Amino acid sequence: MTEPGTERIAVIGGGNWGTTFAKVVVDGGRPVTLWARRFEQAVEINDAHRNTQYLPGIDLPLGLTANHELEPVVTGADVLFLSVPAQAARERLEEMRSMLKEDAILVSLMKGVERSTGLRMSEVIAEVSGIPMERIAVASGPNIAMEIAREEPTAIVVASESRETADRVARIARNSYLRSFVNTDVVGTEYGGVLKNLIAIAVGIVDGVGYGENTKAAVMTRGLAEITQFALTMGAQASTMMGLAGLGDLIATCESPLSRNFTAGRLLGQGYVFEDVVQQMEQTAEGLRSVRPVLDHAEAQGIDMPIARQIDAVLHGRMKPADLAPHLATDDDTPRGE
Ligand SMILES: NC(=O)c1ccc[n+]([C@@H]2O[C@H](COP(=O)([O-])OP(=O)(O)OC[C@H]3O[C@@H](n4cnc5c(N)ncnc54)[C@H](O)[C@@H]3O)[C@@H](O)[C@H]2O)c1
Ligand SMILES: O=P(O)(O)OC[C@H](O)CO
Repeated sequence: MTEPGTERIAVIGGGNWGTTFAKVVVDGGRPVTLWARRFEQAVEINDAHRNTQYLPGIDLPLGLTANHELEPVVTGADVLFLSVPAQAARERLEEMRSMLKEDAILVSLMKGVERSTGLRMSEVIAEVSGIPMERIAVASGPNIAMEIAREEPTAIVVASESRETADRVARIARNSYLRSFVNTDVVGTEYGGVLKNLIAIAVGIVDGVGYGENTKAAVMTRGLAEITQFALTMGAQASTMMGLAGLGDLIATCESPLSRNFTAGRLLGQGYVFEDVVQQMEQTAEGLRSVRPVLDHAEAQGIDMPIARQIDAVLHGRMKPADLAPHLATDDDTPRGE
């Protein structure tokens, strides 16, 4: 295993988050090679130190170089951060598998679940790469990419079943504007990032309909209760859901007009149908594809997720967006505790 502090670092995915995250690592003092899907994008990053499509106006550091070919980026890399849409992760990992160093560490930056299997990204990584869970990590938290690219301070949580791996990754993923915390609750850290996207869609829907702050606060608060119950049943720790990866990210995503999940929800609330929303979104809104697999898990575990169910109904045209919030009050008229 390469000495800590000397690892070769790669980021797979040159979108909004992959590029920002690569900048974070370089600004922390470590060079990064980034795999960008398009040739022109790699050229722009190398020559102009910009990624105009995803980070307009942001100057990228010189220590960030890009390549549109996967092999030179993956081969020899000690720590690889994955930041492609969750539905594309399996295919990219299959391509990467034979190129990976024997002792490579893989870190998911993604906040979706695989729709066809319901698996979390760390589970997909383990299944496809064969890498043991002790060398897999996930990183999550209130991390709106554009704010971080502007070097506005925030924090991230790195989780791995191995505390040593989490520490090692956290030392790479930090700088003067990003503070890293660690834990060993992979399930909670990963589900925090996935589930807050669903609530951000719901908050976006009620915002798009025109409801005000009370309604949004009610959806966020009941949403937190709902996703916490789900995550705990799936094996998460309560403290994780109350931390940066749970509550912290929920607040950031539900409140930010930069959030793609919130934006997708707002478009639904304004009356656009699912297909139109997908077409209008130029970047990945993971929550749209995670609702169904989360509900499948919930149904299998006997967990009621009224907000997630209503998002699913809006997405499939079974419920008017304006009815989402009122249903919070009318679904069940038996007085009960929060
Ligand atoms: N943007 C953020 O603020 C942010 C923050 C934290 C986590 N994330 C998570 O990071 C992941 C990536 O999001 P993003 O914001 O970078 O998305 P994005 O839409 O900005 O970029 C996605 C990137 O993946 C590439 N891509 C698309 N389809 C692909 C495929 N089939 N194979 C390989 N590459 C493909 C695109 O070319 C693009 O470079 C998501 O899971 C998201 O939830 C995003
Ligand atoms: O733009 P969103 O909705 O994908 O959210 C981005 C990050 O997950 C916020 O932490």
